[in-house]
Amino acid sequence: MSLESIRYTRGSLDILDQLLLPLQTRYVKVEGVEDGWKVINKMQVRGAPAIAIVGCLSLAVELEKDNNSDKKVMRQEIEGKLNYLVSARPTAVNIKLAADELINLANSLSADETVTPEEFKERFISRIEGMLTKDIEDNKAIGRYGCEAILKNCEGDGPVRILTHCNTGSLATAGYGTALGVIRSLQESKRLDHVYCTETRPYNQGARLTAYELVHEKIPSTLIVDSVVSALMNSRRITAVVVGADRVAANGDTANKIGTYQIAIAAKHHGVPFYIAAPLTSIDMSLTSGERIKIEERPEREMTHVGVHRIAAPGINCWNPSFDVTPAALITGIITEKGVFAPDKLSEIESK
Ligand SMILES: CSC[C@H]1O[C@H](OP(=O)(O)O)[C@H](O)[C@@H]1O
Repeated sequence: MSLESIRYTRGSLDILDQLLLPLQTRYVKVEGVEDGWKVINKMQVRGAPAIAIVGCLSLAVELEKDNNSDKKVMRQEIEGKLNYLVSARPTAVNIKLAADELINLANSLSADETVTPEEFKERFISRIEGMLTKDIEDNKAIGRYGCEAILKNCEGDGPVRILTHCNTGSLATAGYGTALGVIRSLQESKRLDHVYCTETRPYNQGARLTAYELVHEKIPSTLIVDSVVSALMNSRRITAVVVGADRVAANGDTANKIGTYQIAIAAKHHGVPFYIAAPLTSIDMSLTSGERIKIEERPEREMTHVGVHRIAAPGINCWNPSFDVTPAALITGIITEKGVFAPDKLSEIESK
C-alpha cells in the first residue's frame, strides 16, 4: 500500500493514480505540462494542494529538459504553461496562487541582467521543489493547531469523535494532510476515540481514499453513507467536524467538496463545532465572498456509473457540481498553519 501520492526527483515525476485506489497501486509518469494538465483534469491526482504541487512539478520536469538559453522566451513560455495548468480544474485556488507567484519570479529573474539562463532555471525549479517540503510542514502545523483548538473546546480530557468529508490526507497533499492532518495529530496525542468518514459520492474520495489512509494507519474509524450525517450527529456525540477547503474567500465563505454545506447545516442544528482545515495557499483574499467562486461541474458519467457499471436509469438528467460553498456563519474556525481564525478574521493572518 502506498500513501505517497507524489514521487519526484529532479527531472522525474510520477503520481499515484487515485482513480485506481484502493484496489490498485499504480504510478503514472508525468513528463511535462500536457501530462500534468491531464492527470489533474482526470482526477488521477486531486486535492487542492496536490493539484498545485503536481501542476508546478510538471512544469519543473519540462523545464529541466529545456535547453533554451533565452530568458525572455523562457519567461513567456512559463507564463503560458502556468495559465494552461490553472485551467485544468477551476475551483481550487492553490494552483492559481502558485502560478501567480511563479510568474512573478520568472518576471524578476528575466529582468535581472545578472541572472544567467542556467541560474534562472535552477532558481525557478528550486522554488517549485520547495513547495513539496513546505506543504508537509504547513500540514503538520495545521494538525497541531487544529488538535489544540478541538481539545480546548471540548469538556473534560476524554477522547474525541470527529466527522470528516472527502479526502484531505496524504493523497490530497504532499503528505500528512489538512483535515486528516488534524485527525492524525489527535491520534498522536492519544485523544482520538473515533473518526467517521463519509463516502463522498460520486467520486468516493472518502470510501476509496480516506478509508484507505485511516485503515493503513490503524486509526479507529467508521465509513458512513453521505446521507447518514444527520442521523450520526443525532445518535452519537460528535465532538467536531473537520473538513478541507478548495477556496476560502476573504469573508470566510468556503468552497469544498459537494456535501460540505449540508454537513455544516446539520452541525449547526446539532451544536457541533464545524472547522475548515486549510493552508494559506487555499485562501483567496481577492474574493470578497463565496458568491464568486466558480464551481466545477463534472461529467455526469461520474454519477451514473461505478466503473463500467451503470447505476442510474438511462436518459435521466444529471447535475454533478463537484463543490459547494459553506457560508462563514456556519464555520466555527479556519485552521491554518498560522493558527485558528474566526472566519471574519482572516485579514489578521498577515500580521501573525
Ligand atoms: C486538502 S484539500 C482537499 C480538498 O479537495 C477535494 O476535492 P477533489 O477531491 O475534487 O480535488 C475536496 O474538496 C477536499 O476537501
